[in-house]
Amino acid sequence: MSKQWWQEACQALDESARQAARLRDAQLTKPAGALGRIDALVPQLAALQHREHPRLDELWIAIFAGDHGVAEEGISAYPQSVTGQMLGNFVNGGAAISVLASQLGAELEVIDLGTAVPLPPMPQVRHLALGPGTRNFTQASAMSADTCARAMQAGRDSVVRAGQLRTELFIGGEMGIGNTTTAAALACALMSCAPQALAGPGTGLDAAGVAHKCLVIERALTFHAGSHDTVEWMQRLGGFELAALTGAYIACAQQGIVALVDGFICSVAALCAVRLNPGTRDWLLFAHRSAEPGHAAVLAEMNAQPLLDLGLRLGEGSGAALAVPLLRLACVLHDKMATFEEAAVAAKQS
Ligand SMILES: Cc1cc2ncn([C@H]3O[C@H](COP(=O)(O)O)[C@@H](O)[C@H]3O)c2cc1C
Ligand SMILES: O=C(O)c1cccnc1
Repeated sequence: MSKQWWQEACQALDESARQAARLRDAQLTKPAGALGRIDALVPQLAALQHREHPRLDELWIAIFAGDHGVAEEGISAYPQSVTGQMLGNFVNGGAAISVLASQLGAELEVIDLGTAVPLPPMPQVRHLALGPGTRNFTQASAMSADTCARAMQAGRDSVVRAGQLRTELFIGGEMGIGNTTTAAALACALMSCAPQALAGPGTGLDAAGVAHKCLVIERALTFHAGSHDTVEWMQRLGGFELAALTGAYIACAQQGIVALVDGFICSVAALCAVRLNPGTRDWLLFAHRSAEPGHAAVLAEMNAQPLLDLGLRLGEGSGAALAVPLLRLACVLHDKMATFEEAAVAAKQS
């Protein structure tokens, strides 16, 4: 089979920019390493952006929405109609991510990949309609190979549009009732874990609800048992928005755009991306550890240390948006702090 676009090489990092940023950091008026992990962020961003003084002014947030056939198994605290209804809320400015995007001065793109309840066309939403949601993965493959490829391409297309606006940081968000079940199932398959280790309350299931969710995932894993590659697992378990995010993260790495990964669902998409194209890993920063219990294991699988740990469990890219001020301030400190020489402050002895 010929090479797929997602297997193509990722951009190289600029080690001399990393070194220049490190050298400057060592001259700033603070004890060496005193800003902890903040001190390590700027050299990493410098290597990724190929400049000693990285910038995060131009921000692109893309929300990918899709429904999940597995919702009919009663695995979410909310009805499936919420997915489509939230699309309107995103573009009308009322959703958490809409408020955050506006405050951050970010572009917000909303992509409808296919919802169960038919929606009136919304001019500010990009409707791709890959189908009325995925199929129930306890009984069938969530989607065809062609649909999975189209969803991945939708993610890539968004990154291409972001690149045209000279985006300096890409945030992917997701909306899809039932997608913590999909993400947990996919992570179980990729990491050979039991559902009990990765499934959690999502939007607010009680203990009995989580136990039922684990049984549903177990049934799906039995139905799909066998050895499958990462793309096959994505087709079998879904969902549209996870596949789009996977495509987006790989495209970011191929185009040289830093991606800031949000919560549990986005991190599972990131894991798919890293499995499909290991070079993607360098281009991913992880914003936070969500309250969803499986998130820590997925982060550990990628050796990822998230910036924040606030007990968030929203999705939409909201946790990534909340981490942006921290990253921006790290860049400002690097730009504006005085060196020991400039401030006439004595440097470390010997
Ligand atoms: C009003 C509302 C807004 C949301 N925004 C994101 N999610 C989040 O919750 C869903 C996943 O949880 P589960 O698997 O339990 O259904 C996803 O849509 C996710 O983005 C929301 C959920 C609701 C109800
Ligand atoms: O961590 C997440 O991404 C998450 C958790 C719960 C519900 N929605 C999203």
